[in-house]
Amino acid sequence: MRRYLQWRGYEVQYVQNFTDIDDKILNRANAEGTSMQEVSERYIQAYFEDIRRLNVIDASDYPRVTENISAIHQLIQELEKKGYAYAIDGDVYYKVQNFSEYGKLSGRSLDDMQAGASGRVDSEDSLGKKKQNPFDFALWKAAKPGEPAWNSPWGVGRPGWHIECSAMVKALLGDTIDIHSGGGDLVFPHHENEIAQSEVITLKPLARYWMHNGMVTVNSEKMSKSLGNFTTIRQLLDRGVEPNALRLFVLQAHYRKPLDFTEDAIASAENAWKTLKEGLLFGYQYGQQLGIGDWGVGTRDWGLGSRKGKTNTQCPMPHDATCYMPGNPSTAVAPPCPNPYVESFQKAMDDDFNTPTSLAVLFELAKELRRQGNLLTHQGKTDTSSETIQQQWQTLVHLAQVLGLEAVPKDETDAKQERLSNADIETLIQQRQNARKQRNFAASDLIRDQLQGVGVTLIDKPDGTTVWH
Ligand SMILES: Nc1ncnc2c1ncn2[C@@H]1O[C@H](COP(=O)(O)OP(=O)(O)OP(=O)(O)O)[C@@H](O)[C@H]1O
Repeated sequence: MRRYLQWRGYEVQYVQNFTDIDDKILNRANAEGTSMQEVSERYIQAYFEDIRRLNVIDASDYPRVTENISAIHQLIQELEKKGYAYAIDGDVYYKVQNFSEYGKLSGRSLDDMQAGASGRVDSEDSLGKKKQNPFDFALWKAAKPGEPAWNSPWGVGRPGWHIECSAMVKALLGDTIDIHSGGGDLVFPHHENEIAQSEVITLKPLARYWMHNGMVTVNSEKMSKSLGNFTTIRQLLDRGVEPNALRLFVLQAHYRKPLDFTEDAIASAENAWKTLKEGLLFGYQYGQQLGIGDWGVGTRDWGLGSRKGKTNTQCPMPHDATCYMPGNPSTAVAPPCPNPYVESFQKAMDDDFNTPTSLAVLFELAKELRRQGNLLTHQGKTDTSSETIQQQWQTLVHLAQVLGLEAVPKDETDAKQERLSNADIETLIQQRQNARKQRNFAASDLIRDQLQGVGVTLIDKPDGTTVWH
C-alpha cells in the first residue's frame, strides 16, 4: 500500500505502534520470570527481523505505549473535563452513553448491544460494580500488586488498551489521519473506541479511510496466538519459502477478504513466484542477445523525484512521452513508458488496492516474456521487436517493484545458469524416462518440476514418448 501510494506521487508518513504493555505480555513475563520490557523488546526485535526479510519498508515511526504515557494522561484528563470519562477506585472509564455516534464504524447501536448484554460482567470490572454501563471501557487501570505501573492523577496504574492509539495518533500525526489500518477483528471494540476517544476531543474525523484486512485462516478459523493454530513467518522462511512467494500468497487475495493458509496455497505461491522471477530476470538473461546491451542495468538513478510532468530523458525508447518515475526506485532497471499494462495495473490498484487483478497484469507480462525467452533460446530469434520486449520487461520489473517483488541475479553468471539448451532438456527428459522405467517416480517428478520451474512443460504421449514446449 505504501509503495503504491509513493509510486502514485504521494508522500507517505507511516506510523506503526507497538503495544509493549498488556495482560498477555505481563503473563508471559511472569511465566518466564523476566520483565515486561524484556518480553516486549525480544518480540519487537523478532518482528523487525522477520518483516525486513520480507522486504517491508520501515515505518517512519514506531512509537511504543510506554514512551507515550504523558500523552495518554493528557487525553484522559481532557476526556474527564468534557464529561466523557469517570474515575472510580483508581480506574478511569469512558462513558459510551455520552457519545451519540458510538457504534458508527461497526454499524452497531448501543441500545441493541445493551439489550444483548444484560447482566454481562467482563474482566475489566470483575465485580460488575464500577462501570456505569457494560460497554464503558477502561482508559486507566489501577495497578495490581507487582505489575509495572506509572503515577497518574488517578493513582498508580497503567493505561487501558484503546487509549494508546488515540494518544499516539494525536501526538505523532495530528487530529485526522488519512488512512487507519488494522485487522478486521479490531473494528469492534478497538477502533470504535478509538473514534469515541479522539473525536469528542478534536471534533474532527479520526480517519478519512479505514482499511481493515481480512483474517488469515486455518480450516476457516482465524489463525491466532490463543488458538495455537499458527505458523510463523520465520518458520516458513527458515524452511526455505522465499520471501517473495509469501508476498504473493498475501497479494493474491484482496486485503479485505479472508486468506486461507494451507500447504497447497504456499506451494502454489512458490510456483507463481518462479514464473514471475523468470520474467524479472529476463532482461539480465537476454538483453545482450537482443542486441541492446544491458538495458539500463547498472544505472541506479532512474526516475528519482516526483513523477509529475517530468520527461525521463534517459528512457531508452525513442518517444516523446512521459516515462514512469517511481518515488522510491530500488532497481537498476530503467522505468517503462506509459503503456496499457501500466494503465491496467493502476486501474486495479486504484480500486481499493485490488492486488489480485494487478498481479494478473504481472503474470501476463511474465508469461509473455517466458514465451519470448523460449523462442530466443531454442530458435535463436523472435518476431517481436527488441524495443517491445524491452518495454515489457521494464514494465514488469517496475510494476512488480511497486508490490515489493524484486529479483536480481546474484551475479552475471547466475542468470545464465538457469538457461537450458535443447540438448540439456533432451538429456533431462532421457534421465526422467530412465527414472520412470526404474519406477523411481520421486526422481522423475523432480525432473519434471525442475523443468516446469524454468518454463519447460513436458507432455507424456500415449505411445510412451515425451515432448516438451
Ligand atoms: N489471523 C489473522 N490474520 C490477519 N491479521 C491478524 C490475524 N490475527 C491477528 N491479526 C492482526 O494482528 C494484530 C495483532 O493481533 P493480536 O495480538 O490480537 O493477535 P492474535 O493472534 O489474534 O492474539 P490472540 O489470539 O492472543 O488474541 C492485529 O492488528 C490483528 O488484527
